[in-house]
Amino acid sequence: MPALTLPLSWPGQTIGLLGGSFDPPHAGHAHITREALKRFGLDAVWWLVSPGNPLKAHGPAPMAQRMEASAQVMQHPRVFISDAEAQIGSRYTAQTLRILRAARPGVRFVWLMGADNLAQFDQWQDWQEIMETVPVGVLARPDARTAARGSKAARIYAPYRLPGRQSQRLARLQAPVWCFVNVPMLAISSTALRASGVWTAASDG
Ligand SMILES: Nc1ncnc2c1ncn2[C@@H]1O[C@H](COP(=O)(O)OP(=O)(O)OP(=O)(O)O)[C@@H](O)[C@H]1O
Ligand SMILES: O=C(O)c1ccc[n+]([C@@H]2O[C@H](COP(=O)([O-])O)[C@@H](O)[C@H]2O)c1
Repeated sequence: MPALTLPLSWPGQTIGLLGGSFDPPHAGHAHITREALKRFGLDAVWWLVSPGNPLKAHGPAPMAQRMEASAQVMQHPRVFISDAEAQIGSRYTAQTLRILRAARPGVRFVWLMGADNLAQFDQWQDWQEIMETVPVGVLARPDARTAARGSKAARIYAPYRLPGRQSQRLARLQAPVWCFVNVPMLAISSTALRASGVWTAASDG
């Protein structure tokens, strides 16, 4: 594989990875990113704009359109929008993490996700490998907290849950470790934005 073009990083840096379809990106993504920086004490967050979620039947809008919109929605000196998964040719988080950790040894990556994704996390490819190799930070999302708390992943990894009040330690701990933070919630979704017609896929993808 040719060398990856990634945002600047250095050993010991704590970087949250927010993978997403971002189809379209919205204020909810920006909100949880700012909360993750604060609550998990992260040095930076990278948005990993997905080539396409393997569990979603319909492909998203073209990568370039979603990358450009993401850069408009999320403007912060410590947040970077990355097409690393397109470069790698990966739609699977476990595979992406393997490659990023090899490419950036010593960086302390944290996988970030909304509570809705924890609820179906056990359907992801090699999800237990993800849990065993990187700390996971979960952010509250409207209507998803109960399902997340009762999920298979939450049950199996219950002994490794870091209390929310200790969230600042997450990035420095050795996996498996995960932390659910009860941040203020924004009821916004890409699904609702697509339905409202404010976002349509460009035809060249
Ligand atoms: N309003 C929100 N609150 C908390 N987490 C969110 C919110 N919106 C998105 N996320 C999280 O951001 C990540 C990327 O989400 P995604 O790009 O799929 O947006 P979405 O609004 O969930 O899209 P869709 O409605 O198409 O499923 C996921 O981990 C998701 O849980
Ligand atoms: O690895 C998997 O099997 C897998 C299954 C479903 C979702 N994901 C990842 O989860 C992230 C959130 O996806 P989405 O579509 O909910 O924004 C994104 O990075 C996806 O690639 C990953």
